[in-house]
Amino acid sequence: MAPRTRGATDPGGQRQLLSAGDVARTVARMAHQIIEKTTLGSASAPRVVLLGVPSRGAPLAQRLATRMAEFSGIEVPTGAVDVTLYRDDLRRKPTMPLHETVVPDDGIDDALVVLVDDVLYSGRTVRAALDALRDLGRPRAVQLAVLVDRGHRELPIRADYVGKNVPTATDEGVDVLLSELDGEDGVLLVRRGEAR
Ligand SMILES: O=P(O)(O)OC[C@H]1O[C@H](OP(=O)(O)OP(=O)(O)O)[C@H](O)[C@@H]1O
Ligand SMILES: O=c1cc[nH]c(=O)[nH]1
Repeated sequence: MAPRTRGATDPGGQRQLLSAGDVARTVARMAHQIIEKTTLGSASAPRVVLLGVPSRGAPLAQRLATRMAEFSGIEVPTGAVDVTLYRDDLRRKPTMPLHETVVPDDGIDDALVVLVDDVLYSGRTVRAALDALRDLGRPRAVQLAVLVDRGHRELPIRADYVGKNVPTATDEGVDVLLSELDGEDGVLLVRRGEAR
């Protein structure tokens, strides 16, 4: 892929919001924030579990856990929660492939679950994730970490940890690229051509 300049819009209508280095720094900052807010490592800290929402929330959760282990010395269990069957638009969309749900060995009962996703938009994916969690156990509390909050919420949902707030128009999209799935890291603002 051609190199991109942050902030510049290319002829295809794409603008780089975060470079690979920015993504790494943002993930590191979020890891510090999660350690601080969950009081990880303190005597009274709850058991913290990171659960990523596929596709890109899952590798993001792994990256956060890696950083948190580096910064705190504590290994935080991670997993993934597939929300596909809990979506409220399931019947409106073409058939969607299922992703794996992976629950850490000790489960999520009484744990502080941090849901991790790449983009927060309408909030409907997070609502579906909360429904999916109900079938996995009863966490003590649930928090939300997103790499990008692009606004336009349709439900009363907010994130506890936000890598970057990006004001967007409804005919724009935010594409998060992660090397695990996309071969490179970055965040792009793209023109989708139609408002949803
Ligand atoms: O707040 P929302 O309006 O629900 O949008 C956010 C969701 O949209 C994207 O997922 P998408 O459904 O495109 O699937 P993907 O993760 O496989 O790209 C993104 O990864 C979030 O999960
Ligand atoms: O722009 C958007 C909206 C929802 N989900 C994304 O990944 N990007």
